[in-house]
This record gives sequence, structure tokens and C-alpha cells, in this order.
Amino acid sequence: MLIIGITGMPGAGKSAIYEVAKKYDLPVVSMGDVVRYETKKRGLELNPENVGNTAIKLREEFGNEAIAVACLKYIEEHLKDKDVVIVEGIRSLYEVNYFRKHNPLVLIAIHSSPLTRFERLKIRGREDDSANWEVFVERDLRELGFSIGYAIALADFVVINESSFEDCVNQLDNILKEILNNLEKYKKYNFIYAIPE
Ligand SMILES: Nc1ncnc2c1ncn2[C@@H]1O[C@H](COP(=O)(O)OP(=O)(O)OP(=O)(O)O)[C@@H](O)[C@H]1O
Repeated sequence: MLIIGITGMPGAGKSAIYEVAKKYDLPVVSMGDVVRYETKKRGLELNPENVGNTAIKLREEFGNEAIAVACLKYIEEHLKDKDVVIVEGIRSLYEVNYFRKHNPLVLIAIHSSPLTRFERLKIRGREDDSANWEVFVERDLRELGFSIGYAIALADFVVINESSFEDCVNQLDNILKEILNNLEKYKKYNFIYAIPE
């Protein structure tokens, strides 16, 4: 099985992958959903602080790869027979490494500037979004603390999402076409950048 991983900072536009996945009939597993599910399971209200803290706690309890472990378990239980699975919301190089220890993974980063992301999240207004700049910066720094910057810097493909949503979907469509047309090549993507302790 090949995993296509999607990474990017909050509000970068990772959800655009759902549009393209539909077209190619590919399953998408969301890492953010895993954290939000765990936050609710712990009896906490869904807000930026609780979701962020749950992500930190999961990593403290089960290690840096905690959320990747939960995702891969889900994939093994529900999507075992699939040839290609998309994992949306990869947030650290530890997670990339964990996936690659078990499956080949090709990584796509979606990038947008901080001001663009801040404006988008204000409009999105999900329970864990905030219209407050300080809260936004805190969340960005928390993500960067998980080593998401390494994952973005080491991505195999990058989408710049500063124009329309359709443009982002089109860029992703071209990347998926390239991957699906050259599956054997991308099934060799199992190399690991081990982070020294
Ligand atoms: N190019 C775009 N033009 C306009 N709106 C966009 C564009 N890209 C994304 N959006 C909107 O911005 C918001 C944030 O995008 P999205 O939900 O995909 O972010 P994300 O990368 O999944 O963030 P998070 O990691 O916080 O879940 C959404 O409401 C989305 O519809």
C-alpha cells in the first residue's frame, strides 16, 4: 500500500484533498479528526486550547508518533485491501518516519502565508479556530514545536495555495495524476530522516 500524506500549517488548505480524492475514489483518513475524537472522548469541549493540549498529551503518553500510530491502526482495520490511501494532516517528521517504517509514503505540503491562513480560519470558524491573532500564533508555534517545519521542508511535492480554492484543487489533481501514473516509483519512498535524540 502507498500512503499519500498531506501536510501544511493550520488553514493552509489541506481539506482541498477531499475534492481530488473523490475524483479518484481514494479513501482519506484525517489525523485532525483522530485528535478531535480523542479530545471529546476525554470529556473536553472542542476549542483551540483543549484540542492543542490533547495533541500534546497524546504525544507525552504515547510518544511523538502517537497520532500516526492511531491512524495506521485505523487503516489496518478498515482499509487493509486498498492500494493507495490518503492521510490528511501529517504534522511532524516523526509521523512521516513512523508511516515510512511500515509503508511507503509520498508527502505533499500545502503552503499559504500566515496572514492568508489567519483570514481563512477566521471565516472557517471551526470549534478549534479563533479570530484572535495571539491564539493563532500560539497554535502555529505549537505545530512548529512538533517539527511540522521539517515535514514541510522535506515534502516531495509543494502546492502554493494563495489563489482560488479551484486552483489549489487543480494543483493537487496534477500531483495525484503524476503519483497514480507512476505508482511503482513512489512505492519506493520509504527513506527515513531519523531525528537525533
Ligand atoms: N484557496 C482558497 N481560497 C479560499 N478559501 C480557501 C482556500 N483554501 C482553503 N480555503 C478555506 O480556508 C479554510 C481553511 O482551509 P482548510 O480547512 O483546508 O485548512 P487545513 O489546512 O485543513 O487546516 P487545519 O490544519 O486547521 O485543519 C477552509 O474554510 C477552506 O475552505
